[in-house]
Amino acid sequence: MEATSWTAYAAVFLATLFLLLLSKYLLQRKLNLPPGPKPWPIIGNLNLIGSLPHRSIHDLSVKYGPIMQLQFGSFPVVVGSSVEMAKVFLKTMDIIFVGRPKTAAGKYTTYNYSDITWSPYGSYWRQARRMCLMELFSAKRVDSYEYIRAEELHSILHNLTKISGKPILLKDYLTTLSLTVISRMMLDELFLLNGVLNIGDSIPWIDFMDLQGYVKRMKAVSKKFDKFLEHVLHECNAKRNAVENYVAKDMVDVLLQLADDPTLEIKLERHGVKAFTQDMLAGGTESSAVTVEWAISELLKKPKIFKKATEELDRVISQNRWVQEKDIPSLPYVEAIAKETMRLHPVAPMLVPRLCLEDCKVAGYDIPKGTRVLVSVWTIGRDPTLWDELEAFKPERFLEKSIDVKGHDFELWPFRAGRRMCPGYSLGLKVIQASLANLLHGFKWSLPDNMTPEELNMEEIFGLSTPKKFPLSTVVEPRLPSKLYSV
Ligand code: HEM
Repeated sequence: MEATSWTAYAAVFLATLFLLLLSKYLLQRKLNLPPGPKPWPIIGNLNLIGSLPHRSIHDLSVKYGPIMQLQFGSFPVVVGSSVEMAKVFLKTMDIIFVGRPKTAAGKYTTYNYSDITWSPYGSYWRQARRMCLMELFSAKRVDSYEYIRAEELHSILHNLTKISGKPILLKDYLTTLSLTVISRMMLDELFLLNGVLNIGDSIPWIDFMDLQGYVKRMKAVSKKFDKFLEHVLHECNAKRNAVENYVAKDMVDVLLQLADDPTLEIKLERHGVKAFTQDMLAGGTESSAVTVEWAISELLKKPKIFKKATEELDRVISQNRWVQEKDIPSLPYVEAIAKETMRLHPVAPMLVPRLCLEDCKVAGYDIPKGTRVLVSVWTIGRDPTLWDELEAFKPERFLEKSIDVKGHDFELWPFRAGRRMCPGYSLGLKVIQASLANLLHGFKWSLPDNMTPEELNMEEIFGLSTPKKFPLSTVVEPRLPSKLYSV
């Protein structure tokens, strides 16, 4: 191509870009939006797509206040970062902020938004939530799986004794609670990709370039996952077809039964069953494994707290049995450790993004339809008006005041609140509390290679689950009678 045509193309491109930015700037000047770094979108965007955007957003919130507007590429993003604002977005005006923006992760890793997490607000998503409430996560169903959780947990506790005295990567054991190593590898990638700030989601006209290479990785992981899910569905169907009047035994059975139901308002297709199963796998493993890994890391840094927890366990449970789910309410200190971990290391520290579905006003500011909304849980967990010694790991604070984590008390809401609140919260909470309690009860923990607690690295990686940057390596030794560990 001749040099002149290149120059002409470049001139047209730059002129279009200029007009686009100018029109956006003028449009925004007309609106009454919250303070914060607004126009000159692309620049505003780039400094946030750093490695720890939740920390950058926290710093901006401290500077600009509890409601501010940012610009991620072509899209305005409103961030709420106080209990008051969280209540507005997720309680009083929840119905307006119940949408999810379209993202590459939703498109490429969840069968074109056919799962629950990335599905847009509408009848498909509402039906999915009804299925969660009535079928998948009803108290009866969750309780009926308690024996599976107990068996799997026991098998880990047994496996841990086999490598007693040698360094282990704790998270491998925690996630193997329900998955094989191969699906674990897929899940790590899936989680990372569902949490990334993909530039193309914010600046759609450069999406095709896939500048960070995320879309390519999303397509690859989703292909691998699809093979795995097809296999799971095939096995389940074979089991169902072999018996007349088969009674659903697990969540995939329930979903396959729902897919056969002719009375459903919207048919649940095969790819929908796969997408929901993937949500259950992803939600059911990574978030709880990461939370328990953070809790043990914090305790390794604070031997006094560790000791208090084991004293409580010895007193309430005694050394001749394991902790069961029904024991948890009698273990307030262990519960407080779980809460303090969720305050300091929240899963999805800025919320899974929501989408504003109609023009509205919040705190006197206009929020136009289509605005993306984040709530910085990270900032609320570090709000000096709510907590003292912000960065200190202090479970005692939860013994002093009773704070519920089920979406009622907005100081701490690991599962968020409102219509889009995590549907698996009761299961997630049980898994976290029971595994944490038994890991503390069953083992003495230490750091490998004479590492001191001060040397233990506590950096995180941004993502949907915000895991540790360096997985925790520890040494465990059994502390209960050996007969308890046998399978
Ligand atoms: C430690 C455990 C868990 C934590 C901390 C957690 C946290 C979250 C958070 C923060 C959200 C986003 C809510 C929002 O947008 O406001 C969410 C959504 C979701 N979670 Fe969980 N979760 C956990 C366990 C689970 C489990 C066990 C499952 C299923 C087996 C699950 C399935 C889901 C699904 C399907 C959604 C999407 C809901 C929707 O968009 O309507 N989660 N979770």
